[in-house]
This record gives sequence, C-alpha cells and structure tokens, in this order.
Amino acid sequence: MMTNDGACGQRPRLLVVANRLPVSAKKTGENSWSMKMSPGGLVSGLLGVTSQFDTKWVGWPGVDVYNEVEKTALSKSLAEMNCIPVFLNEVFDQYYNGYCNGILWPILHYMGLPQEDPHDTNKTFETQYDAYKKANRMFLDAIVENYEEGDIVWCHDYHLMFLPKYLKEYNNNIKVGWFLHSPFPSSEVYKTLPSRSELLRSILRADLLGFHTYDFASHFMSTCTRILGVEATFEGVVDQGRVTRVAVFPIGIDPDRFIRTCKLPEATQQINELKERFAGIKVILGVDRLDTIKGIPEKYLAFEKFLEENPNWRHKVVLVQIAVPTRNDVPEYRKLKDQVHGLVGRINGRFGSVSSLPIHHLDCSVDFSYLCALYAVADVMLVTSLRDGMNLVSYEFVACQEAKKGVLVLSEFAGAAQSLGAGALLVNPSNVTEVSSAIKEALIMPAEEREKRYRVNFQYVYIHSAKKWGDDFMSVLNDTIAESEMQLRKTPHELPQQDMIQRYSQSNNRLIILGFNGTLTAPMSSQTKEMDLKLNSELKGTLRALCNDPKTTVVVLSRSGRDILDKNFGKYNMWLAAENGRFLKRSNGEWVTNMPQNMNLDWVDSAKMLNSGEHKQETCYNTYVEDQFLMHQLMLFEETILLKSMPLVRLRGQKLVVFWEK
Ligand SMILES: O=P(O)(O)OC[C@H]1O[C@H](O[C@H]2O[C@H](CO)[C@@H](O)[C@H](O)[C@H]2O)[C@H](O)[C@@H](O)[C@@H]1O
Ligand SMILES: O=c1ccn([C@@H]2O[C@H](COP(=O)(O)OP(=O)(O)O)[C@@H](O)[C@H]2O)c(=O)[nH]1
Repeated sequence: MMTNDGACGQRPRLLVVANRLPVSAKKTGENSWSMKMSPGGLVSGLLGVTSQFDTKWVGWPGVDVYNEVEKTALSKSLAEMNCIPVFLNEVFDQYYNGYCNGILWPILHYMGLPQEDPHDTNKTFETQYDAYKKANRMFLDAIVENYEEGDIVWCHDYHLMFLPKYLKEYNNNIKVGWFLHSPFPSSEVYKTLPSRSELLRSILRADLLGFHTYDFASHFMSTCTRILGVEATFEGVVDQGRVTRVAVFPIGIDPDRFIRTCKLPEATQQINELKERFAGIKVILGVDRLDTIKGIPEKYLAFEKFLEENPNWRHKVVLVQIAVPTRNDVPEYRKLKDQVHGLVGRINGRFGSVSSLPIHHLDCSVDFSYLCALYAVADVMLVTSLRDGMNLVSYEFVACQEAKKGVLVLSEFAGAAQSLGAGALLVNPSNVTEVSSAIKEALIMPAEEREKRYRVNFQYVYIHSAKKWGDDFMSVLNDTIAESEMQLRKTPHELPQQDMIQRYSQSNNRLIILGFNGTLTAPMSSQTKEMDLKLNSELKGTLRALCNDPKTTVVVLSRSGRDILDKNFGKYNMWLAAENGRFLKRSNGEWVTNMPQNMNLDWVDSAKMLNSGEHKQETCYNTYVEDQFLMHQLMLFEETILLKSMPLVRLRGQKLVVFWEK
C-alpha cells in the first residue's frame, strides 16, 4: 500500500464515494463506451466542488458489465476521468430498486414503510437488505483496492449507510465522512424501519455526519437517542464516550457555471427562440425527476385550479414541466408516470385549444444549455416537492434570472425553503388552493418586489456555493479528526462490566450517580413533554433494592427540574440533583442550592462568541454545571473514601458514575 501524507506539495487524496459516478456509461460498440453526466442534484452538487484535494470518485457506472475484458476497458476509460467503477451487476436490482429506493427512500421522505409483496418470495425485505449489505461491501472492496494511507473517504447518501462501519472495521484510522442528501425524518417515522438500529450504528462509526438542514440533523440525533439510548450533545452523538460529530452543511451549486452558460451563443439563441415561441405568454417552469417526492400531481392539480378560477389567464400562461425519467424499475415510479400523464391529458383537454396547450409535459432530460435557457426565460419557477433534501433546481433558477427576475414558488418541505425562503413564495404543496393563489401572486407581482426577492436569493445562492459546501465539510472533518485524536487520551474508558461487578460485590461503600432522561425514563415519543417524563416501571424494583442497600448511595443527577424529580423519586431513599446539579437534596429532605458561590462564569462570554445559537450555549452551560456538580460531589466523598484507589466510570448518555470502596 502506498502512503500519502500530503508532503512535498502533494495534494491530499479524497475518495468521494456515492452510488452513482458523476458520469454514466453506455455501450456503443465492442469495448467502446460513451459517457453522459449522471442525473440528480447529488452529482451536480459534487461537480461544483472544486477542491484542494486530489479527488477520485468511486461509484456505480450506470451499466451492468459481466465480461472481464469489457470491465477492464470501461475501468480504463473511467480512470481517465478519475472514476473508479463498482460493478454491482446481479445485486443492483435488489439493492438499488429494492432496498434503497423501495424502502429507505420512502421512509426518509415520510411516505412510510411500503408493504412487502407476499407473492414475490425472491424479493423480500430480507433479501433486499442482504443485497444492500453486499453492495456496500462491494463499495468497500473498490475503496480498499485503491486506498492509500492518509486518504479521506467521503461517503454519500442513504445508499451507503453500512460503509462507515465497514471502513472502520477494515482500518480504524481511515478518516470517514458521511453526508445525507435526503431529509432525515422524525423518529416516529424512522423507527418503523426493520433494520433501524443496525443502520444507525453503522453510520455512527463515521467521524463526521453531515445534513442539509438543522431539522434533519436534529431528527437524526433525537432518533439516535430514542432508538439507541445514546446521548445527543451540541457536538453530535455520544456513545460510550465516543463522539460522532453531527453538523449542518447546506449544499449549493456552482453559480458561475450557470451565469456563464446563459451568456454563451448557444444558450442566447435558445433563449431568443423560447421568447419568440412564448411571446405574450407567461412561462411557469417545473424541473424535477419524475419522483413520487416531487409533488408533480399536486402541481398539476394546483395549476388546474388556477386555470379554473382565473379564466382571464387561460391561453396567457403555460406550465412547462421537464419530468426527468428516473428509477423506472421501481413500481411506484411507473404508477406515477401513468398518473401524471392522465392529469396532463385531462387539464390540456379542459383548458387547451387547437393553438395552445396549458401544460407542456416532457418525459425526458434536456441538455445543460437548454436547461439554462429555460431557467432564464421562466417567469415563475414552481417547486412543489412533498419532501426534498435540498432541491438544487431552485438554486439554478435563481442563478439564471439576472435579466428576468422571476418568482420562485417553493414548497416549504424542500430543504431549500430554509435557505431561499426569504425571497421565495413558500407554499404547502398539498394545499392546492394555496399553491393556486401563489401562482397568481407570482404572476402579478410588481417588478420592484420581484427585484427585491431576487436580490436576496441571488446573494444566498452566490455565497453558499457547492465549493463552499465541500470546503466546509472537509474543514470540519479535519478538525474533528484532530480533536478526536487529542480526545482519545481524555475520553473515559468503556464500563469494564466484569470488573465492575466483581468490585461491586466486594465493596462496602459505593456511590452510583445516575442520569434520568434517557437513563431511567420509560420509552418516550417525540411528543413526550419534559413534565411527562416518567421512571421506567421495569427499573423500579432494582432501583429500590439499590437505594435500600446500606452500602450504596444513589444519586439521580438530571437536567430536569426539582418538581419532576420529586414526583418520580420522592419515595426512594436516595439523593436528588436537579437542573444538572444546581439543586440538591435527600429525597425526603429540603432542596438546597448547590451552585458554588465563587463559580467562574467567564466561559459564558466565550460561548456567546461562538455565535452558534442558543442551543449550543445552553448545552455548554448544562455540561459545565453538571461537571462542576460531579467534581463537587466527588470531593465531598473524598472525605470519607479514598478517591485515588477507585475506578471511576462516567458514561455520557447513560450518565452513570460508579465508584466504590471496600
Ligand atoms: O441517482 P438517482 O437514483 O437517479 O437519483 C438522483 C439523486 O436523487 C437524490 O438527490 C438528492 O440530492 C440533492 C443534492 O444534495 C438534493 O438537492 C435533493 O433534494 C435530493 O433528492 C438522491 O439523494 C441522490 O443520491 C441521487 O443521486
Ligand atoms: O434535464 C435535466 C433536468 C435537471 N437536471 C439536473 O438535476 C438536478 C436535480 O437536482 P435536485 O437537487 O433539484 O433534485 P434531485 O433530482 O437530486 O432529487 C439539478 O442539478 C438539475 O440541473 C439535469 O441534469 N437534467
């Protein structure tokens, strides 16, 4: 294996691993292949990342190739584009159409777990899951074959949730980042997935996990807490002292590429032709893969309502919809195609004439220049995704609108709503009345307001480019790895269970400090309120026995308030520490404040300087107070027992501190 430490001016190597390579191959003859850019925002986003790294891509080349001679020929052509193919061949169908797009995709987009086909015993959840794991192993094999020491491996998306675990099992020192391009749903939805825990544990092996929005990241963290019982902090997910950093990196585009293309002669001519073709008519544009999440039927129903209610607009507005074919072998996508064709027929039949049709629906992709031309001439861009990770089409439209300053009507359920919401008209795509009104508002919006909204969005799109996204991710990944190398020396060890049991039974004086929320609580749902936190009834017996044991002192240390602890633990013979140790009492005594008088609060200002939101400050504060409390308690105990000879285990997440003395 070669080594690469970035010395001698060499750029460090980055392996970008995604299901699709940025180019898809098509056989054109014996041992000859043509290449086409692969569809979808992941590829266009990643292509915008011009990095400081020597980048190699690892992914599926878009075709099945079984013959070894052909595999070699295609690999050679791809190598010229820095691409390394993973030939998925026989596992592809069950992995990609089955597990990825038939199961994970609907779960991640709130569409729920589909029903298993009882008649097809060759394609069950289990066989698809097996294929998924096998495919992830095939990605691993391709990486291992090409890995050089010091390489960073950046895994992308829900197709590769096992890869972080496989990579770390192969070599725990590999630097692994993982980014999710789709939404991450609420735990209530995610928990219906049969393999929920295994998948979470696998991605948690990465050093850094990235999401498009705060909502997705926080859903992910609370899902980990609820399903795995681990702790979520401002840094990420903490399990047995090991931190997996979780952070937000909203993807962007390469805006200059769009701006430049709009000015090239080819696009200029296309723009002029389109303007002529639609003279006197307003153009509403839709550009989506024909995917169940994109809300295309909802878009058509809203447009139908608009035409129904605004007869004066008939023949004066067209909706041009580019419906890029996608995932044709997944049954749901085939059904969708029939459904939208039915709607187009109905609406064009109702409101069309011999010379004009209200909907121009195209079942194809268009080339880049023509796409830019369409973006440039559109008066309104209509994005009605029911859920969408980001939706780069919205960004691309904004980048091409320098001349027109059209209006973006954007679903509030697209990740882009969080970044372009200020300049867009946000809509709930399922509310046809609302979307129909937004269409009208967009069409009649005064130029001054359009200009203002365009400026806000253009500035965002320009600054938050794909390059920035990639650079930010890499910089946090590097910091995370450096921090965790330092942290390794400080991190508490895992609980040595056998040793602990032995020492426990031998000791005569024990202190056990337990957390409450997530440690002793009954199973919670996303709706559980702080006030409703309850002691898990299964633990009551054990807890009572511990508390009644004269050799053991039990403390419950919680961020919860005094009343909640009183309600749950008032009848147990123990100590209670509320608000992370601010208040302390024996369960049958009075609360006293435990905050040291001379506590140094200088750190609060520096936390403010971090400018990272209230949540982070609050968590810093809680952790700090809690640590102060623990130190304080341990010092008190030092008076009666010999601290130095005592094993101390602090498990963040399970918040268990145990120490004992013979
Ligand atoms: O590869 P396909 O199955 O043909 O699907 C295309 C891509 O679709 C999804 O894209 C997502 O990524 C975009 C960029 O981050 C984001 O803007 C969009 O909202 C997402 O839907 C999928 O996540 C990719 O893996 C696919 O390549
Ligand atoms: O004919 C087309 C229409 C669209 N796109 C690209 O497909 C991507 C769609 O990305 P988005 O994030 O909007 O959604 P996704 O398809 O990834 O879910 C955008 O970069 C478009 O430029 C394309 O390559 N050809």
